[in-house]
Amino acid sequence: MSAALEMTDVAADLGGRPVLRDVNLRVGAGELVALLGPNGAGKTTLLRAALGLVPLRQGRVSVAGSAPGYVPQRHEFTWDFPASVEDTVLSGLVRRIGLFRRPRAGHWEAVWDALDRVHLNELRKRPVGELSGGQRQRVLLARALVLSPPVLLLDEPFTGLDMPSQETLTALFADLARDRAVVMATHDLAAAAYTCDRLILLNRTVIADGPAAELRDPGAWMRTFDVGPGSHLLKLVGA
Ligand SMILES: Nc1ncnc2c1ncn2[C@@H]1O[C@H](COP(=O)(O)OP(=O)(O)OP(=O)(O)O)[C@@H](O)[C@H]1O
Repeated sequence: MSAALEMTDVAADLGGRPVLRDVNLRVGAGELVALLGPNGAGKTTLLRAALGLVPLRQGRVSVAGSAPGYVPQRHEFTWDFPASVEDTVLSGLVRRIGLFRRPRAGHWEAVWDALDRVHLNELRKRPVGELSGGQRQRVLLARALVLSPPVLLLDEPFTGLDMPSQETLTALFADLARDRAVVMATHDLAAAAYTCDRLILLNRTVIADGPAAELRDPGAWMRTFDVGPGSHLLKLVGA
């Protein structure tokens, strides 16, 4: 399998403190992979390292295409400005169009294609501030998809969403992963286990990596989440 995203011996520091060390992973096109770990494990830092936004102290990152598509956590995005859904998605093309240039017909077609993929074309004229959490998450997804990236990185896409919205999203992620690599950081163990081809357990480094059904070693889950043998987590994941 040729990797769409590969990290080799990656170490990264933030604020002078080590956050990631000896991170090795490969994700190929066609794979949907979850990044699991406790608060502060370094999941966001790993995604930001893949985007080239965090300097590496050591190691290498290689990514297919010009840049990964990135879907930030919903609360990191400003929703209370008067932009429509299609304008927000168009902002994903700003590097290609140029900041003060007018978008051309082809740019709008890319926006509407991306909105089609996330089933939001009917809402394209709506102000983003009027959308529900699930719809906002799909706007961010479309915004990442306008450049057709071969690698898509998602940071906690399920937070605060109800079950139907989560199921809409997981079906979309599976569809998007058919021809690209999709990596999502999540705290939703059930959604990850049901929908992802592989789970990567991360706590500053990769502790285990494999299909959910094969991650049965309780020690790996205990080390990742820093819990004891009596933790409910182990029952939940069947370890
Ligand atoms: N800008 C920063 N400067 C210094 N330390 C930082 C900075 N950003 C994050 N950190 C630290 O790096 C560590 C990893 O943070 P990161 O956000 O990558 O974890 P995470 O696994 O995404 O956590 P969460 O599940 O809470 O989102 C934490 O200890 C955090 O305090």
